[in-house]
Amino acid sequence: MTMSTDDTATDSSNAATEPMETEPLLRVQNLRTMIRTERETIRAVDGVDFQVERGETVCLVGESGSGKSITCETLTGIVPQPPAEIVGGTIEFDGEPIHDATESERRAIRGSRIAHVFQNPQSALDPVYTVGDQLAEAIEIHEDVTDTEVRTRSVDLLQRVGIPNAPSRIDDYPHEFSGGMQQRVALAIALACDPDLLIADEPTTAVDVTVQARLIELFRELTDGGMSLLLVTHDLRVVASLADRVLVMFGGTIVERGPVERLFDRPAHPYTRELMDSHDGVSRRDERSARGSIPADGCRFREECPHAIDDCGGDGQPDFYPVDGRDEHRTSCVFYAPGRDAGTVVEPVESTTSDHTRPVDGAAPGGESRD
Ligand SMILES: Nc1ncnc2c1ncn2[C@@H]1O[C@H](COP(=O)(O)OP(=O)(O)OP(=O)(O)O)[C@@H](O)[C@H]1O
Ligand code: NI
Repeated sequence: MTMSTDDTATDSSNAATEPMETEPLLRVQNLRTMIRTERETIRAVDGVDFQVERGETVCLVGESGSGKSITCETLTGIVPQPPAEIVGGTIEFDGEPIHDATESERRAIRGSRIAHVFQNPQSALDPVYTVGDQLAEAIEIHEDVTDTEVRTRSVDLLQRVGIPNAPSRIDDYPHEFSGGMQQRVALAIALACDPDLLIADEPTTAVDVTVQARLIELFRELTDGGMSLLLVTHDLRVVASLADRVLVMFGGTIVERGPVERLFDRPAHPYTRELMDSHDGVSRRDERSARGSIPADGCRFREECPHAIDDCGGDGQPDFYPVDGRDEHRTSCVFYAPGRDAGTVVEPVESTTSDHTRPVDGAAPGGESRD
C-alpha cells in the first residue's frame, strides 16, 4: 500500500535480518487520543493509521487544530496526560511494539532512536544548561568521544542548522536565542543522537528563506543517509521539496494519503482540494474558531463540504478508496467508493497546481529528487 523503498531493503546481506529490513520503520494503527477540557471532549486524534519506511519522508499537513502535533506527541508519548488521554492504537517501531512501553523505556528510545523536535521549542531546552552542555549530553549518550571531539561536533551541528557564530554561541544559554533559533538549537540537539526517525513539528515556520533552504538541504542529506522523517508543516512548498508521501489531516482523521506528486497533481478529497487552493493555509486557520465545531463522527469535513450527502455521516470516517484505481493514493471520501462518480467532487474546482505547491528550490518533488 505504501511507496516502495526497495533500495534499502535489498542492501541487506544477512538473510536472517531480511524480514526485519522490509518492515516499515514506524507503523501506527488506529491511534486515538482524546483531550478532555471542562467544556468538552475533543477527539484530537481519531483512528489514525500510517507508516514510515526507512529513509522515507512523510509530511503531515492540514489546518490548525487538525491534530498533527497531538499525533506526533502521542507517538513519542509526550502528550500531556491530562488533559489528553491516549485511548487506543498500536505503535510499532522497528518491528517492536512501543505503545505499551514504560516512561523510562520511551525516554530511552527518544534519546537514541527517535528524536522529536516540538512545535514549541522552549519545552525541549533546559534553561539552566548552556546549549553546548545539552549538545554534549546528547552526543555522549550515543558515543564515547573526547571532549574536543564533542565540541567540534557540537559546533558543526549548530552550523548545520543555521546558527551564525556557532563557535561562540555554543556557550550561550537557551534564553539568549530568539524563538526561531531555539527551535533550531533543539533540532541540533535532536540530531546529536543520530536518530533513525526524526519527528519535526513545523521546523521551517519561523525562519527566513535562507535558513529554510538550508534546513531543506539538511533534511535531504539526512534522509539520503537513511534517516526517516515525519515532518509537520503548513508550507506546501516545503512539502513539494521534501516529501515522498503526504498525509492530509482534518478533524483528527487522515482524509487522504499518497505519493507527493499524486497529491499535488490529483488532490481527491474535497478538503485536500480546498487546502491546495488556499494560499498558504493561513486564511482557513483564522476562520476555524468562528465556524464552530467539527462533527465527531462520519466525515469530519461534511459540514463544510460543498458535495456532502447523507452517506457522509455514520459512525466511523468513510473507508479509504483508491483514487484513479491506484492503491498507493487513497482518500476517505464516499464519492470514491466503487460505483460512485468521483467526478462530482473533482469538477467544480479548477486547476490546483499553483505557485505555492512548487518546491522551494525549484527541484522536482521529493520522490524524484532524492535519487
Ligand atoms: N492542551 C490542550 N488543551 C485543550 N485542547 C488542546 C490542547 N492541545 C491541543 N488541543 C486541541 O487538540 C486539537 C488538536 O491540536 P493539535 O495541536 O494537534 O493541532 P495541530 O494540527 O498541530 O495545529 P497547529 O497547526 O496549529 O499546530 C485541537 O482541537 C486543539 O485545540
Ligand atoms: Ni501543531
